[in-house]
Amino acid sequence: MTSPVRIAPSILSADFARLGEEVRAIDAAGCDWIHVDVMDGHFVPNITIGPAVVKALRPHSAKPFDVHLMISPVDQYVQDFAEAGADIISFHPEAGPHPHRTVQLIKSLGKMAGIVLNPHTPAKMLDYLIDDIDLVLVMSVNPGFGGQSFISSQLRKIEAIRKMIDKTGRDIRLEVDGGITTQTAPLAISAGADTLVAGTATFKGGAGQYAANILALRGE
Ligand SMILES: O=C(CO)[C@H](O)[C@H](O)COP(=O)(O)O
Ligand SMILES: [Fe+2]
Repeated sequence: MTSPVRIAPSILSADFARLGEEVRAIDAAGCDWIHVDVMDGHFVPNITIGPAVVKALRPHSAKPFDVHLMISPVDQYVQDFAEAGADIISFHPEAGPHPHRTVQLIKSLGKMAGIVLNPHTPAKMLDYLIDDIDLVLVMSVNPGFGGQSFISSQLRKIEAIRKMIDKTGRDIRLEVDGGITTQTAPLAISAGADTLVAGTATFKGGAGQYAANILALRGE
């Protein structure tokens, strides 16, 4: 039996004036992880939130906080996010000179470590990291904003990474982020994704729709 796909709503599409309430609503609606997009206005052309907000949101859900760091440099903030309550900390290898050291830092804090690949970043980037990480996050949009369209060339990359992961024999999550809809979710799953980030598609229609939106993304 294949395991059900995990859904990680990106709170980038939530109502920022009511973030705690929104986190409780997606938790109650049956999401698996809470995806938190951290942007610095430097590595990506948008600014969002920092560790203080992660800390404030932490009591609102017991589900894993999946923190996607779009910041450079990254190392000096890892401990702050770990202490704020992140469970999974993912970063872009382009954000610093020593990605393997960043993986070691995240793991030393007892957190799951993820590598994020931008649309132009090849799967090969993972060659000497894959044995030490817990998650690969494939960006199916250029990072920085929600509500963009899925870049279908990433499907080939998801397929290639699925093969790399299976070859390791380790339990590494393959997550896809950006432009996930009820049309693109099945494509990403068929290519080998096991976890889908969905901002726009989860939060559309207001809180009364979140459970139905999540079920639809799972293909149920
Ligand atoms: O990392 C991100 C953007 O950089 C977001 O997680 C992503 O864009 C999700 O938003 P949507 O589902 O609306 O595409
Ligand atoms: Fe993200």
